[in-house]
Amino acid sequence: MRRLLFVMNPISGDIDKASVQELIETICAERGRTAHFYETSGEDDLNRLRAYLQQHPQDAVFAAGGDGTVNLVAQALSDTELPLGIVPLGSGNGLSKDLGIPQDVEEALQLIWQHEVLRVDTLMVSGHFTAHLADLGFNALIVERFAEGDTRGPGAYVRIALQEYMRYQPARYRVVTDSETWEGEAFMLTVANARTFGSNVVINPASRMDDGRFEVCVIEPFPATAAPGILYQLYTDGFDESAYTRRLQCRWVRIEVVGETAVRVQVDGEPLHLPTPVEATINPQNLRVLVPAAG
Ligand SMILES: Nc1ncnc2c1ncn2[C@@H]1O[C@H](COP(=O)(O)OP(=O)(O)OP(=O)(O)O)[C@@H](O)[C@H]1O
Repeated sequence: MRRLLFVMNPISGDIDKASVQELIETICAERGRTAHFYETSGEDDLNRLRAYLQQHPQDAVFAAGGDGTVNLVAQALSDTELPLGIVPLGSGNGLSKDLGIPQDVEEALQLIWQHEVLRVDTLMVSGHFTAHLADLGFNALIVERFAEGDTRGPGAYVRIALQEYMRYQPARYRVVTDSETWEGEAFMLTVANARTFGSNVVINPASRMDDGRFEVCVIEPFPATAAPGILYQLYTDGFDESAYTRRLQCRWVRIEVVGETAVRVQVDGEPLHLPTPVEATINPQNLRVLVPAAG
C-alpha cells in the first residue's frame, strides 16, 4: 500500500483540517507512502469521487470525516478491491467504533502501515447505501430535528430527545423478511448491519458484519417508567433482555408503515423522507476495510 488517497470533508467535526492534513503528510513521508488529498464539495460527491478514482489509481482510500464522509467513500469503494480506511473526525464515528478503529487521529493513522483487511457486508435501504445502521421511528425524528437545529453535541441531542419523547406517537409497522413477518407498534426500528451507534448504544449485540445477514432491531412502545432500564440495557449489551425488544435476522426486508405513504428514515446520520414500503437488501462482503492488526 503505497499510494493513499485521503478524502477530507472540510466541514465535518470541529478539528482544524489543515493540521490533520499536515500530520497525514508527515506520517506518510516517514513511512514511505505518498498521500494525496481529495476534498468533498457537498455536491454530487459520489460520482465525482468515482470518476477521480478511475483517473487516479490508488492502493487504499481513507475517509477523513464524519459518518457522512465514511458513507460516501464506502459507497464509492463497494464492489471494488480498493480498501477503505477511516480517520474519524465527526461527532459520532459509528462505523469506525464498530471496526475497533482508534478514535484518536494519530492512532487511527497507524492503519497506514499496520492493519488487517476485512471484507464486510453493506446494505441498500430503498436505494440508499449504508455499511452501518439505518432507522425508522424515534431516533430518525431526533436526527432530523438535530440536523435542523443549530446546536451540536451530545447535550443538544439529549435535550431534543427529551422534548420529543413527551409528544411522540409510535407508528404501526408491518415487517416482512425472507424468513418471518412481524406486525406491531414500534418506538423505533433499526436496520442494522453493525452493532453500535456512534453514541455507544448497542442496538445489535453479538452481530457480525460479514455474515451475509443483517438484523431488524425493534424497540416496542414502553411506559416512561421502563425508560431508564431500557437505556441501561442499551449501553450494556443487554438489548435482548428487555421485554420491549425483538430482533429479526434476515437477508432482505420490506417495512410498511401502516396507513402512511412516506416515512422518516435516517441512514448513517443523514435524515431522509422515503416512500413506504422501505426495502433493505444485503450485499455480502462487497466492501474491504482496514482494521487494526490483531494482537
Ligand atoms: N465542502 C462541503 N461543503 C458543504 N457541505 C459539505 C462539504 N463536503 C461535504 N459536505 C456535506 O457534509 C455532510 C457529511 O458530513 P460528515 O458526516 O462527514 O460530518 P459531520 O456531520 O460533522 O459528522 P457526524 O455525521 O459524525 O456528526 C454531507 O451532508 C455532505 O454533503
